[in-house]
Amino acid sequence: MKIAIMGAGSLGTIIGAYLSKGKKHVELIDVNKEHVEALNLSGATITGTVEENIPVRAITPEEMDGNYDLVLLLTKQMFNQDVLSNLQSHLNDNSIVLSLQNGVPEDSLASIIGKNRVIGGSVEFGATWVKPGVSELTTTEEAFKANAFQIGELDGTITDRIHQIKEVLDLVGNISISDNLAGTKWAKLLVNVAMSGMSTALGCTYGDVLDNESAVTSAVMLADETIKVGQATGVEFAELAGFNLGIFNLAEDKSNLPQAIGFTKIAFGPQALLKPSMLQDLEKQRKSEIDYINGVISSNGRETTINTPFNDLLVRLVKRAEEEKIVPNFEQNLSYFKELL
Ligand SMILES: NC(=O)C1=CN([C@@H]2O[C@H](COP(=O)(O)OP(=O)(O)OC[C@H]3O[C@@H](n4cnc5c(N)ncnc54)[C@H](OP(=O)(O)O)[C@@H]3O)[C@@H](O)[C@H]2O)C=CC1
Ligand SMILES: CC(C)(CO)C(=O)C(=O)O
Repeated sequence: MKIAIMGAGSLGTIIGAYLSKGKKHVELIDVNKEHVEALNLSGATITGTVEENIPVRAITPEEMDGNYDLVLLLTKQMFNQDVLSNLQSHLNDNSIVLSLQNGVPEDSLASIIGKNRVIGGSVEFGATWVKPGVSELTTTEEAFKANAFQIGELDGTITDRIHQIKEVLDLVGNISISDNLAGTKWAKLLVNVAMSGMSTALGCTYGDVLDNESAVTSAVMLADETIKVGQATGVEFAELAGFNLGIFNLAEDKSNLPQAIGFTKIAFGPQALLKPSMLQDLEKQRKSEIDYINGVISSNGRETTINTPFNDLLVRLVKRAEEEKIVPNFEQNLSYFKELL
């Protein structure tokens, strides 16, 4: 099986390294030439909660040759159209593209390369690109190995190919197969909307959000909007690490808000040091995936006539930071959320 890691950035460097260590025929593909050179010359270095150096083969997209059986899509969603157009001529009828991107890109991917070629997944660990050749694992090794990804077919059927891909990805960490991919992707989306969204809008870590009552309450309001919009579009939310996310479905009188806040502090406390990939993009003065995370709740909210004031505000604040090329100021942006509460 010939495997491509399309986008060997924060996550791709680590995933590509572990698949290479497992002696798979894998190519790490990235536009960053300096990174590609460093990977080939010195191997992929993983720092953070583990320290490893693993020899890998890396190439730029222009160097792609022949067809891939499995492509792990690990570029950011805003580049999907370009990345897939480039990839098309390296796919055959049986090639599989597994999107591990946050958000819910699967339908859009299927419209470009065909439904039968797409499967989806959610990544349950965090990583930060450090410098050419080096990426940092930001989740504990134990949590990463125990629960690395969930993957599934678009229609939830459990197929032979899903089992085959699980076997390959088990080289990275433990993989679960989902029979409810939409529910799995929306459960991860909820985490990204609430915790990653709030951390990005305030320019801080998960821990800073949890430590501030207005910030953590706003994160719960973002989660509540996600549940209501998701359910209105027919999503049955999957459990997240054994937790039922229904706790975020706030009653009209908000009587269950304290329980939802308490749950948030307990569930995300162990990830206090996490800095979301969207905030990493703002720090690099780049556009983030905000349109594909909180923006999905706002746009689906408009279609289902559900009000999403917290997500709408958050999208505006992050887009402003993108335009001004700044990292958001905690106190200043928190004041806008306080006005909404
Ligand atoms: N980082 C994390 O902790 C997590 C990320 N995710 C998701 O995984 C996906 C990848 O995230 P992440 O690893 O952080 O992203 P990164 O930006 O770190 O990595 C993407 C890599 O792809 C490269 N790239 C850009 N355009 C192309 C192209 N046309 N062809 C090939 N390579 C290209 C980028 O190069 P350059 O930088 O030079 O543009 C970069 O090295 C995102 O959808 C994110 O939401 C999910 C869970 C956790
Ligand atoms: C690792 C995690 C959950 C942190 O927000 C993530 O998905 C991201 O950074 O995009």
